[in-house]
Amino acid sequence: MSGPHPSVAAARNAVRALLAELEPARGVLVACSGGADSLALAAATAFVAPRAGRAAGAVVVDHALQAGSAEVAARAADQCRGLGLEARVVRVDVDIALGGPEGAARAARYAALEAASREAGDAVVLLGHTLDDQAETVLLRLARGSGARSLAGMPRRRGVFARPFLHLERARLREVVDAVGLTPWEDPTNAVDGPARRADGGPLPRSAIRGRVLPALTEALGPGVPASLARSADLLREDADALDAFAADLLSTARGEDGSLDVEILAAAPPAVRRRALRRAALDAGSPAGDLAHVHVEALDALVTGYHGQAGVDLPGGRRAVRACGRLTL
Ligand SMILES: Nc1ncnc2c1ncn2[C@@H]1O[C@H](COP(=O)(O)OP(=O)(O)OP(=O)(O)O)[C@@H](O)[C@H]1O
Repeated sequence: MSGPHPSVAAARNAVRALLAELEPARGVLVACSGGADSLALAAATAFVAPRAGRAAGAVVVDHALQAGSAEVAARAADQCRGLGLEARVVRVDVDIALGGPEGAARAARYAALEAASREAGDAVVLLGHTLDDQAETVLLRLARGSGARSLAGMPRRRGVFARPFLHLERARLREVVDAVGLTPWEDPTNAVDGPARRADGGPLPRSAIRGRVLPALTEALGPGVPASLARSADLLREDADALDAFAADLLSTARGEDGSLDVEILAAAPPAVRRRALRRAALDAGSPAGDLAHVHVEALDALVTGYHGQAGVDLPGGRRAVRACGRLTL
């Protein structure tokens, strides 16, 4: 008897490895868009979870932003049910005034998935991100000028979310859905020539990276480019973790009983560690992470190393940093 298709076996092994990391009684929910990657994830999970004694279900989020989205969601849920997963569709209200349609849809989707996890007794939500998604993320962030933490890409696990397919290529997951006989939905917004455009008429950044940049890099440098980019992300994640740990140490050494920071101690630290410590201090003081930008950290750093009597620095969230008597107060 022949075994499963090699890509089906690889997908199952990936899910099996992830389940083995979880607490014994914890269930899982597949976040399924109906696309090839998350349908492959549903298929692998439906096979592996019952054999590993885990409860497994699926959640499809309907963003209700495109005509026909309810049908796409219903179809994805039906395919998950056909695999043996209990599946439900959650319709969300996306406020596109918040961060544009893509960002607002993502925020609404993650909030809905977290709520579904809570309702399922803190189940782990499995996402279908692939090695190619990781490579695209790294390239996008590189092009925007990011630091190590951001170039570290998407983590395998964070909070209730897990990404068991981060080391598998998208092409392999396409083979999985073909082998299992599922019909994935092709999102037109993913196509580089698709209808979704930037304000200046160009393709959306991720679509351009996916449809033009990575294929060109792969043609020029060889087929290993996405895997190399993903490896860079893994290496940078280790670096960023180490730098964050040094920054936390620096902050606790520099902090006095009143919470203010000793400027001399900060100034003696390497810039990469000091800037991380200053960013952490601003977050601790209540500046929201999403609004705290590079310019704010630079301005805080100037209070430490380039002080010439300048006034304080205004930070997001109505906070203000001032320097007085060799101490920084946020
Ligand atoms: N509408 C949705 N409902 C539930 N989960 C979703 C939805 N959209 C995305 N996800 C989850 O997030 C992951 C990554 O989403 P992304 O938008 O990058 O992928 P996609 O292009 O929609 O399709 P695919 O399902 O092929 O990954 C998906 O694999 C899936 O696990």
